[in-house]
Amino acid sequence: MQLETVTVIGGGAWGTALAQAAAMAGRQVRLVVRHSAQAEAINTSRRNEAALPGQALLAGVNASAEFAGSDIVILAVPAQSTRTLLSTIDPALLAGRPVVLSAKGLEIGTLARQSEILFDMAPEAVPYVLSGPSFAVDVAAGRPTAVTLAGDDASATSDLATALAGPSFRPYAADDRIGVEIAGALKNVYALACGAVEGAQLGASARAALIARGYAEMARMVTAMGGSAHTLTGLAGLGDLTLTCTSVQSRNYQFGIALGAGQSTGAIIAGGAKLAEGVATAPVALALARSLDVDAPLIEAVDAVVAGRADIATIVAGLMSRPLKREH
Ligand SMILES: NC(=O)C1=CN([C@@H]2O[C@H](COP(=O)(O)OP(=O)(O)OC[C@H]3O[C@@H](n4cnc5c(N)ncnc54)[C@H](OP(=O)(O)O)[C@@H]3O)[C@@H](O)[C@H]2O)C=CC1
Ligand SMILES: O=C(CO)COP(=O)(O)O
Repeated sequence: MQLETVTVIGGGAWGTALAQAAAMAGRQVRLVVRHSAQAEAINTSRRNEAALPGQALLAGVNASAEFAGSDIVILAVPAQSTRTLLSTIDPALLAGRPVVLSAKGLEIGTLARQSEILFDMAPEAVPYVLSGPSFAVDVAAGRPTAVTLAGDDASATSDLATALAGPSFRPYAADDRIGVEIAGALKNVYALACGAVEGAQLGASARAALIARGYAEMARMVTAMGGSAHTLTGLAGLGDLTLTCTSVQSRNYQFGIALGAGQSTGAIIAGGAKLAEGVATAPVALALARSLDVDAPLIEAVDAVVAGRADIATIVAGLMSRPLKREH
């Protein structure tokens, strides 16, 4: 299959970074943004200043407000916008094409993973999931980054990974779409929790415990959903959990710090917080855990804090007084 041209839909930080990565890989890239004035500004200045301030874009990236189809399509809008975005695209333009899902979240209302949304809206598209430890600023600047690219056909996934790989962007091919999608969505929920630990000054030991117990909870969720816990040993699991749960660069971690400092979700959002996917995903993950009968005390705790039903001190006391149990 021809894998020369790439369309990235989503003019935010991640869409712009992935467009840049694909251009570094030698592909001809169209970056689809919402407004034509935005596209013109990007093409003239060779920057997407609102999304990635100061980052020059390679000549291979051209912005447009129109989607016209290409060999590879990458979706990079927030998880809650994917369905709306797809409703504006003729599914015939995606039929038989690799469509790479790069948003990290579960859909409110339907509890759907990104590839389930794609299946609803464009059933003949070929789904791939890209996830892993990768801040947009690092990818766009050409700093070394490795991610997981999961698809159903091993050979086609390897070909796609090769088409997107560049000197500083290294996709590892994998086959567990479910595991990768759940890992990407849940790490944002645990990043909120770890940020809250920092904001409430509960200490580095508590944060490390949260990461380890979050990993265990994630494994229960992935297994219950039909994915493989083994996937979590890789970039999309351990890799992204480590990055997002320890770095103040993470928007989810930053949001968590504000929660831990006692601010409400409404106040943080009203204060202009950047996108933190874990806020929308926490209640969805909780509903999913309950529907699957998975024990998920950390997701439950984050949901309660995000929704303003409990303060951090009460949550910590509750978690620490759970009955003692065997670790595995
Ligand atoms: N930033 C990062 O480092 C990484 C992000 N991701 C994931 O990528 C996804 C997107 O994040 P990111 O790019 O950082 O977020 P941003 O907030 O930077 O950008 C989101 C972009 O999506 C656009 N958008 C929203 N809804 C629609 C729609 N219906 N149609 C067209 N465009 C739309 C927004 O346009 P407008 O501004 O006009 O609303 C905006 O340009 C998230 O799921 C995130 O978890 C994954 C890895 C790394
Ligand atoms: O997913 C990311 C890095 O892998 C980005 O994390 P944040 O959305 O929390 O900034």
